[in-house]
Amino acid sequence: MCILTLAAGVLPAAIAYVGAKIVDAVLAAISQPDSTAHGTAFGWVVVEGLLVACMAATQRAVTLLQHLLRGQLSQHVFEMIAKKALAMELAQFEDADIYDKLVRARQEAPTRPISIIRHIFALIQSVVSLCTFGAILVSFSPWTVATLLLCGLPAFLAESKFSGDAFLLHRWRSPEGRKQLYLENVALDDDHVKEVKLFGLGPLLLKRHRDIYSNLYAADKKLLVGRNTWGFFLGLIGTAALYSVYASIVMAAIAAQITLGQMTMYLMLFRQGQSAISAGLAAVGGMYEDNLYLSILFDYLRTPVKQRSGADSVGPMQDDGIRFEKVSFRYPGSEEFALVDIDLRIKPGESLAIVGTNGSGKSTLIKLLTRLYEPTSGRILLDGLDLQEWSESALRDRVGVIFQDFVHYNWLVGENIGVGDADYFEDESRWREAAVKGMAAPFITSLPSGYRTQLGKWFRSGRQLSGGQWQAIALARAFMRTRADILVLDEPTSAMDASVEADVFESFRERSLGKIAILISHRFSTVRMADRIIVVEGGRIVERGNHDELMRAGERYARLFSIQASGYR
Ligand SMILES: Nc1ncnc2c1ncn2[C@@H]1O[C@H](COP(=O)(O)OP(=O)(O)OP(=O)(O)O)[C@@H](O)[C@H]1O
Repeated sequence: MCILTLAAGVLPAAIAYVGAKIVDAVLAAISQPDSTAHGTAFGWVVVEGLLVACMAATQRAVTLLQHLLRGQLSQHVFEMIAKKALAMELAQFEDADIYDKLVRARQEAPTRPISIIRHIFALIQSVVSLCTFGAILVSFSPWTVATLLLCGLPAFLAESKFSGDAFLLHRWRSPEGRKQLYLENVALDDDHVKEVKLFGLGPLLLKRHRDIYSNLYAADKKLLVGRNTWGFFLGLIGTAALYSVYASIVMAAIAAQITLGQMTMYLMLFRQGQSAISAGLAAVGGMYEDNLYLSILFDYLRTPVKQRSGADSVGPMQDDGIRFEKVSFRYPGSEEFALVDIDLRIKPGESLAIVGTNGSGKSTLIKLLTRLYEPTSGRILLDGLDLQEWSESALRDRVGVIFQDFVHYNWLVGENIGVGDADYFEDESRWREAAVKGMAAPFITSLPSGYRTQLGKWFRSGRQLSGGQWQAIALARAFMRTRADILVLDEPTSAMDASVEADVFESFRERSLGKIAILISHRFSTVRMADRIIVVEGGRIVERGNHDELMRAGERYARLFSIQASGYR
């Protein structure tokens, strides 16, 4: 690109120079018909033809390289963005500022990086062209060069000012743009379409979208009108300059100070010089916007990521199980504690059920246990080793967890199970084993393509599953990780009917013998089967024991159990 850009910068001047030689050779041939001037004129025409061909080849090659580079660059930038995102902690994703940068960096990744390259090279080409034009024009008159540059100055200043304004405008509109994008997602995304239709949200979404658009449009219009009006009037200065220089060149030709060939060359160079200035200005304007993107991209890439310190893969007290020691936790940016002073021991082979009202902190407990967040104070030990000391992969191998909002991947049924263990993602025999354990096998085998049935709406012939069927898939996913000795189910069975849930939990318990099984459920018929139950309220453990003990105690658990049981009588 560098070599081609330099060539593209120099060639126009060379073509203009040869053009002058042609005119002069033609005039010489007319005045001396018998001389060799015919041959000379013909020779210069051939040279110009070759130069024009070179110019065309250069332009083609630049376009080709830009297209090739565009794909490579956008892939590269996408990977940079993705690697950073994968290294970030969950809490950072929940930080609106960081997430905003991530979304914006991703949005423009396919087009903006190549536009940066294009603008830089366009500017270099304009400067090279101007230097070569200047070098030739200066031999006619240094004033011509000075006029060319000076006439470009007002337009340059105006362009800088308006580009600066555009830059500020972009900054200002970014949160508004994000709101607009969200509305577009809600209105058009297949996940939202049911509610949007049934609640008649369409007109409301469109109105909000239009209101934001009108606001942004007014600001855009003001900027564009200013930019173009000033551009036109300042452009007139350029035209006036062109014709004054034109006049002086014509006068010089009449006075025989320069040849006719030189006259055409100088005029061509001056005109092209003005075009080079316009192209350079456009590049500078574009670079302001590129700069905005770069600042967002680099801000995002510079986001500090906490290095997980742990490298250990075994604890000092094997078979010690899990211990929560005075664990308290507050979500980043939140004033209130979601968990307070949690002390809890879960021994290997034990099944533990966690119950509590909505928002009491049950899922948060699991998020800390799976190290998605770090405790604000206190510590969690696995086999006597602080969770923070465990290596990422060792911990991942030990814990299998399914959250209530597990992901419905638009992949094959088998792959939806396979995600439970990325190392065996495509291992069909593992899918089958896990499906049997998760009690999903019967319905999967009744599907037309069995484990190879495509799910979701994104791809052709994708099938829809019921809520309960999806949950069976999610359960099977939990059983993919055969090495895991801690299995956690955070309400993934709520869409199953009560008898199926009870069966599932019974089988879950049998299959997790010798392992730690943790279950969150609002169904007491299932909860009662656990070896031990804890009741969480306002982020604290308020009761613990097995079903019989808690019923005898007659406190919160007994009360909640009776309320639910009376509903079935
Ligand atoms: N990502 C988050 N950022 C800030 N606060 C959160 C976040 N997730 C949960 N909370 C808050 O933490 C508290 C505990 O939430 P948690 O999800 O643990 O409740 P839960 O007991 O699992 O509830 P449910 O039974 O409804 O699933 C709630 O007050 C909730 O608003």
